[in-house]
Amino acid sequence: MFVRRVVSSYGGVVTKMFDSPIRRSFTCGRISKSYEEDSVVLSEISKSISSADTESLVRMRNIGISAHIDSGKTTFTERVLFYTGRINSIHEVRGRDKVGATMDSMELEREKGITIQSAATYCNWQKEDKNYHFNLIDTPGHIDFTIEVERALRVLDGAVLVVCAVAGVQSQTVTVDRQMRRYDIPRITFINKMDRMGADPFKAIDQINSKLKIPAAAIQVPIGNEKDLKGVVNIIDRLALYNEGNQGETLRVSDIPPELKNLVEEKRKILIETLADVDDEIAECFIEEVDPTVEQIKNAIRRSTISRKFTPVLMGSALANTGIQPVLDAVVDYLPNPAEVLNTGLDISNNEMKVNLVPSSKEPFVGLAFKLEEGKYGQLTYLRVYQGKLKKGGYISNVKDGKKIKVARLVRMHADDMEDVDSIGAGEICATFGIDCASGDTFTDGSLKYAMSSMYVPDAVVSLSISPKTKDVANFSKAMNRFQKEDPTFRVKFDSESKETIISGMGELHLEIYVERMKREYNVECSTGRPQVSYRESIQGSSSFDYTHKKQSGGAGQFARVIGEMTAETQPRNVFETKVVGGRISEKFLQACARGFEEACEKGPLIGHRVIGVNMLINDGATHVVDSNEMSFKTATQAAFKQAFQNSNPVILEPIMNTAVTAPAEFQGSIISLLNKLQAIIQDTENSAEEFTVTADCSLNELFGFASSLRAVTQGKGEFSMEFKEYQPCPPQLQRQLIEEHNKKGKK
Ligand SMILES: Nc1nc2c(ncn2[C@@H]2O[C@H](COP(=O)(O)OP(=O)(O)OP(=O)(O)O)[C@@H](O)[C@H]2O)c(=O)[nH]1
Repeated sequence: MFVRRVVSSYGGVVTKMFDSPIRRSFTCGRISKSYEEDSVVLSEISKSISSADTESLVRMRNIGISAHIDSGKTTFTERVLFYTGRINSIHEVRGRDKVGATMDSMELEREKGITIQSAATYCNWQKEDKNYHFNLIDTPGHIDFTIEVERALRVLDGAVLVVCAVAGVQSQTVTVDRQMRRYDIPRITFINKMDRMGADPFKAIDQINSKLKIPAAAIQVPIGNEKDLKGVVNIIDRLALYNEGNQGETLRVSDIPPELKNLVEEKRKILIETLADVDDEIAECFIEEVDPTVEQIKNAIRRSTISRKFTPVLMGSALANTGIQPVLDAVVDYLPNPAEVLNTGLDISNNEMKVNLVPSSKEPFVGLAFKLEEGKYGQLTYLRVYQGKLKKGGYISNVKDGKKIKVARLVRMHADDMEDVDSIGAGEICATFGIDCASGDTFTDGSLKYAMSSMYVPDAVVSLSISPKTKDVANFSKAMNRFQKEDPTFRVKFDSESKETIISGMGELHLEIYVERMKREYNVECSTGRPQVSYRESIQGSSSFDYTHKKQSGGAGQFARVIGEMTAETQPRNVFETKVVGGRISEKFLQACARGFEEACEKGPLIGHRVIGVNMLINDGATHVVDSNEMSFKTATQAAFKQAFQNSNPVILEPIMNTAVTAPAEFQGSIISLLNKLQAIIQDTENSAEEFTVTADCSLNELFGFASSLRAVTQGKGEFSMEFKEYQPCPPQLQRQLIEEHNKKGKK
């Protein structure tokens, strides 16, 4: 039998028959399908949902707030909570009152003024005498905490994309856009910071169209600008909305100011034209030259937003309390309720058949644990309920191991506060205590064996050695275990050669935050080594191998012979194949060979970093009747791997980062020369009246210390962000140096 095992870069191993499709990281869930197909299935599903369930689902929205760093997500969310009556007063990010925004509840977040963990909350919004329930997740903007965005988007039905009115579409906006596409998330866009000098919402809209390549059009125009921003005109029903009162809590509706009438008509025309490109009904109106009604426009925006063909753009200023309430109306009007999004699972009791989940309380419970957190009262597990009901005191079962667990406590989260509830229905987000699981586990009532796809976990690119300064090893390991469990992008391993604990993650800031949390939350001060790049090892050629492992002198003998080929894979994954005929190596021993291969891939022969892009085929070998055992075959495979790897033109790969630098235009020259010095490849530059942005590909190795060099050449006015792009072979000289250093370390 031909067997092919794929060791994905996420660490999991998938074994499949040779000619059957290989399971990739996403096999189900909500990954880039056409919404038309979904809507047919959804209309069938809706027939089986009771009218009581439907009534509650249509009033529910699960939304995320995502954006580039510092666009104002947390400030925006604070207003949402205030206007919906969830909190009594507004506190600013890094505000003078030193309280900090509600959703940045971690002490470190408040000090640094950045969001580190996504925070969930809920609120109720009244629209046209109907009450809507929002579950809301505020996510971090910094790329180092990108896993928080991934897991939030995995379980949300829609999002508000916040874009800065001055900076427009920034590097992280593009990343967030990609993440939204990965999970098929419809979004409305809010252009924030309209009170700032140089605010230009229409330029930002052009950038959404051109850079994010999603048709976007304004549904509002601003009244006044910069410091004189007073409100917005809703161009669909041609009404002016003024925020009044101390904190903009009163919304006064009035006629359009005469000086804005032309602009409103011009932008309304653009809105209809853009909709005509993505919606049949508006296209028809457009061809027949009839003005669509307000109802028709709103319906078309809803249809095209939910089908991810369009994003309506609203504008305002969170800090100046302007234009927030219309965004809440737009969430109701244009983002889907849970019954309008198709969610699927795999029935593992039935050959992993794809099954549609039905958001009905009558169905057996299915939920996904998407986030774990150490709370005040023990481990908190965030769950999204996809079908059925979760009841306090009831039992649920983890599909992974079938373990039955009692739901002792059920809560709705409000930042770090919580409210106890007795049950949670389909479509909702909640949290429970005392459930031992990993993030991404699926739970059911025990009658079903459905598994939902997990989220995308990016590879770690930076690592450093860490050790506690004191002898408090117990607390050190406790913290390490907890952080690892909570954050799949944070990895810990013990290097047996250097006898050091190595932590790795998404960037320097990511690791710095954990070192700081260790001190604050566990009272363990640590010393750390210099941040190191997480290299990968691979091959560029191929070779055959014939390796015999033999120890037959005295005691129990060992014998294994493996013959085959090593070749390079085109994808950054590792594949192990066997094609042995005549039973020369038994299936049991071949499985031991597979384990040997997996272990060999974990620690590459060149410098001990993970191997990617290698295919190892064993197509022949020999077994000794008495002396062969699993251990011998595992050892033989590892040795053969090492030998073949060295003979296949081995290379060390280094992470290349997509780097974006923004600074006042006067620093353009110095930034470009700084990037040139780092051997960066400039991809794009963009100039506005005051600012200049350059994007470049640069090796991570060169980027250590970039923050201080940038500060030095821009008088502290430059900002940069970077994101992993790909692995590329490092320069031969660096490869030689790394191997030398590694060998020296090994000899010590
Ligand atoms: N002028 C102006 N400043 C704003 C506005 N909204 C937010 N800010 C400021 O922008 C800074 C960043 O705001 P946050 O709300 O923390 O932004 P964020 O997107 O949540 O930040 P991260 O989660 O760390 O990426 C803070 O200093 C806010 O006061 C706005 O509408 N106008």
